[in-house]
Amino acid sequence: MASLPEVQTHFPLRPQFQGFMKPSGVEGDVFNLEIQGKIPDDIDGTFYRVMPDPQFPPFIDNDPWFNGDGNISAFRLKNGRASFKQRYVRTEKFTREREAQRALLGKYRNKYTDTVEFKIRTTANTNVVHFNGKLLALKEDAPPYALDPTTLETLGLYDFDGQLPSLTFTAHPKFDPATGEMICFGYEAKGDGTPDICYYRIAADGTFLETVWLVSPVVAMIHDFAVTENYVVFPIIPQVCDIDRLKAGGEHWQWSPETPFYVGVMPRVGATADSVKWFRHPNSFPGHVANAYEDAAGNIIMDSGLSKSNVFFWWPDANGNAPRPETIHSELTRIVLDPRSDQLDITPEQVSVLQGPNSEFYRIDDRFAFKSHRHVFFDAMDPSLGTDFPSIAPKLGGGYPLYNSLAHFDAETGKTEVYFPGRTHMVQEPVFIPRKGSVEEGDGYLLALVNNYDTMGSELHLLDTRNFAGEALAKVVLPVRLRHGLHGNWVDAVE
Ligand SMILES: C=Cc1ccc(O)c(OC)c1
Ligand SMILES: [Fe+2]
Repeated sequence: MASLPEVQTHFPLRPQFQGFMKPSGVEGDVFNLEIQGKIPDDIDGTFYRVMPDPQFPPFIDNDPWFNGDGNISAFRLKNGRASFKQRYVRTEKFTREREAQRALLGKYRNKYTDTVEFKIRTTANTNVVHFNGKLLALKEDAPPYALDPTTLETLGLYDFDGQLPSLTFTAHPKFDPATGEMICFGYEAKGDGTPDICYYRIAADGTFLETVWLVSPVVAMIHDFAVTENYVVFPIIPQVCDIDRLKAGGEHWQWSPETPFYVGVMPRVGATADSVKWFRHPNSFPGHVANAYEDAAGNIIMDSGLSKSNVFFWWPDANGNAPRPETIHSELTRIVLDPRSDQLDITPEQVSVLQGPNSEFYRIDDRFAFKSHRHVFFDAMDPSLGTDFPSIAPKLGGGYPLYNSLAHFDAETGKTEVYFPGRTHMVQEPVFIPRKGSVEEGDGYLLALVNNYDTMGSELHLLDTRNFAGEALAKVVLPVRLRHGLHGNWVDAVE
């Protein structure tokens, strides 16, 4: 156990703690937010999202953005009005550090660098989902924390009443729109450095339906995954973990240029340890999944981000090499896999770029999850749109990807429409809200948090998908700055 280093009273002079990324520590409520424009009356629900927001300055050097305490925002939209609530998840880390009035936890996912022994060291900072009447705050290194959806009060670490077999739980569970079933996995599921993957399905009422243990070809990050009607797909990021490096106080992850991009394919129901097939593609970085489905020929179609270089540039390779952040380019890419084939090397013919510009944080109309989808909504970066880079550059802070627009890709027409929020703005992950009474895929609204570097405040922009590239229907102006965050979801009031 590391000895207690000196207390830090200010955040380090590093880009990930400066400018828009300066931690805020804000919790609170705003009962009536300023609205420019009009929120349609058929919108009635809550947008939940989470950001890493360190409560105390870290004592370790160059702590990455991903290690901050999970702070959850809830935007309640109803009767054309908007209110806001924000609370930290009361993790064991958060609570014990608040008591001690200082950082106690060391490096990202390295318990050997902590100053005290934690039972659970998660920050719960990556996603927030609604399941069986609870909000679950998720990070892939631990079980969920459960929260009250109305008050955001932390109920506690949640092991599904003792049913959870895995030490870890993905930040990207998938929901079957027909049954409400939650499909999940954990990797490093038997502890740090273990190759074990635990796959599990949970009925909408919280009952575990099935658990399958399998072994990964490499101990590496499995961040997002894909589900179709009959299969699950595990894309493995070539960021590898080594227990001896952890014990020596090193990083959890190291980029491995020798490691292929593995894609595991397994039956969704009734699999055993040896049902999984590990397909391989040359070294690359799989990003977030938009959706996957099976076509008429029985092939799996998976649409997700794919980058040639290491998107997590703050975890370089063994020689310290990482791409410059400005050079990282992720494309919306379609991979076609035949689950019946034993030809495990993915050929170039199986991979096609749907949408070339640098993009990420893909979302669909979730009512069409696991089925053939037509519409994909996402964050995109197009420098030619007119962003005033010279004026905002000193305020951006660092360590997070920059996207200056929201985009809509139509897989039927192959066309993309773009919404540009403004010359001093960057966007965060959007959510799709269906229009009440409409069953047409993609008919509704897109809602996203937007960083305004002129005001150094946050805004919500609400778009009508029938007029995507036009003016926003409404801009909700927050009196606070919300750091760049990860994921969120829309929960309709009827749920
Ligand atoms: C975006 C991916 C991602 C992957 C792992 C993490 O621990 C994380 O923390 C915020 C984020
Ligand atoms: Fe993610």
